[in-house]
Amino acid sequence: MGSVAQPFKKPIPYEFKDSSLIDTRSLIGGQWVGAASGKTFKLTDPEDDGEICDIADLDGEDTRRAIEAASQAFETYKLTPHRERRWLMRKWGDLIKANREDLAALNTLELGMPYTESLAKVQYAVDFVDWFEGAVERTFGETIPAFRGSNRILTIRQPQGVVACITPWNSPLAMVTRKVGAAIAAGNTVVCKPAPETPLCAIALAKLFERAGGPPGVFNIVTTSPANTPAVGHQLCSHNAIRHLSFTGSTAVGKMLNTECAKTIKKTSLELGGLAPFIAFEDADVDKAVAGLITSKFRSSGQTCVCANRIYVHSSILDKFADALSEGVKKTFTYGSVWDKKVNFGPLYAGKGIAKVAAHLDDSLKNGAKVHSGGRDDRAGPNFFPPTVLKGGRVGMKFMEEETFGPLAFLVPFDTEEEVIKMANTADVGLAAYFYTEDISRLWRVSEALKVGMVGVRVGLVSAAEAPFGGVLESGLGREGGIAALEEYLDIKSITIGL
Ligand SMILES: NC(=O)c1ccc[n+]([C@@H]2O[C@H](COP(=O)([O-])OP(=O)(O)OC[C@H]3O[C@@H](n4cnc5c(N)ncnc54)[C@H](O)[C@@H]3O)[C@@H](O)[C@H]2O)c1
Ligand SMILES: N[C@@H](CC=O)C(=O)O
Repeated sequence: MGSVAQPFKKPIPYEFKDSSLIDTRSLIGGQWVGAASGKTFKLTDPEDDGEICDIADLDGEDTRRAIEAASQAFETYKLTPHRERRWLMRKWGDLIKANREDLAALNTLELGMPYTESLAKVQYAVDFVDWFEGAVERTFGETIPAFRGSNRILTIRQPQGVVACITPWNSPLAMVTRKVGAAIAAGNTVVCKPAPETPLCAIALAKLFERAGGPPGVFNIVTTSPANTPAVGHQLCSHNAIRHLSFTGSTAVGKMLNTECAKTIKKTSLELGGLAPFIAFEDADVDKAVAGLITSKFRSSGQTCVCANRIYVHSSILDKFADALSEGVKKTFTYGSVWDKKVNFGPLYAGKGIAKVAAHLDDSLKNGAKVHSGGRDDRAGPNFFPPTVLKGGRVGMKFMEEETFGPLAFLVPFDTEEEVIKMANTADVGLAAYFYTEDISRLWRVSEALKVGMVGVRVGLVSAAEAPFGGVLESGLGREGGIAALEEYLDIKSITIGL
């Protein structure tokens, strides 16, 4: 990638093929607008903390306008034939694919993710659009035998109205397509509030949606700073026209928004935090288990809600496992500029990520854990933390109770299946879990026993557009993707007909 003419305040080593995808404004009712107050906030690059650009800082009042535009658009959009919505999804998906490099560059710029990994994220994002395209025409109703012989009962599925989509910084493309795509495919209109850290990807996706022929007001974007976020959130949770809030983010914020939405009885889909257990049983194929753990633990530098957090390794294979993991990490990852195509491990998202990782590391070391490989090293940038393997993890340490959201692999020994299931199931959250065994009976037993929404058996990646994604307990409510992808965004209406 050569040096370039710059659309941003800081130079980046990438030349956009279509710089009209870049915008710093919000989208309300088909108009690209700034905040009515004229305010903006600064967007910074997590790789070096450099300033990228100023983004429109919308407030509660601007958000109300976006909700009203979406509400008005719903009145006509809800009548769009299913096949037309299918074509819209197809066109949007095709445009995302055609602009994959620019979208990957935006993902790299605002998230600090290596460019090669960002390309894979564009694919993951468009997988949802493709999946919803296939689902649009299959939102069937049923006919139901009635107790009263003279009646006939049938059901239809109808869009709900305006859906608020609040997305996190750690997945700026796929979390938008997973929520907005499903809601719109089902016939709803949307107000999307991307994370203040990563608005450019959401904006570019909305531009492509417009180009695909998406009608004005169907997909609205409200960009906002952390300071204005509570006011925007309040408007999204309290306005009567919003009938569904779809949120991905932390459990603490999810609980708060859910409480606020209860006052106007909104449906909520909540994809919240995890604390994923990863179990390597004594009969595991160690090489495969290590490869799976590297994927699960270190994907996005450890910053996903489904990353392994509590890694239980049978005592009989612990030393071999730790050595193989350290060796695997060394062979797998290359560090350097996130724009270098050979680099596949990037920085953490800024200061708050580093602080949490450092706190978990210090707490474990103070309580007897030992670094097996890696450890603090900021030579590749102020927000860089290398993949680190630790032995001696145990109950009571911070990482056993809260997500590290970073690349620390704490290995915790165990001796029996019963003991490890009990430890895995002690958390208040239950999103994903992974385990490795070669025993078919154990495969079923353990899959059924784990209190989570998603289990990976002999795989380190469970995220896919075709698989239902979501958690149990305090990891959230509802499922995204999968066969019932659009169900989440449709209401069932029964119609009883007397003959
Ligand atoms: N289950 C999932 O699918 C999933 C996916 C990604 C991230 N996460 C979780 O998200 C967390 C990391 O993201 P984060 O720190 O940005 O989470 P966060 O909850 O602080 O932020 C998520 C989103 O909520 C918004 N937000 C925050 N306060 C709000 C308020 N008062 N009103 C309205 N919106 C508000 C943020 O601006 C952002 O858009 C981790 O705990 C991770 O596990 C979960
Ligand atoms: N983006 C992640 C989820 C949360 O971080 C995924 O879909 O796997």
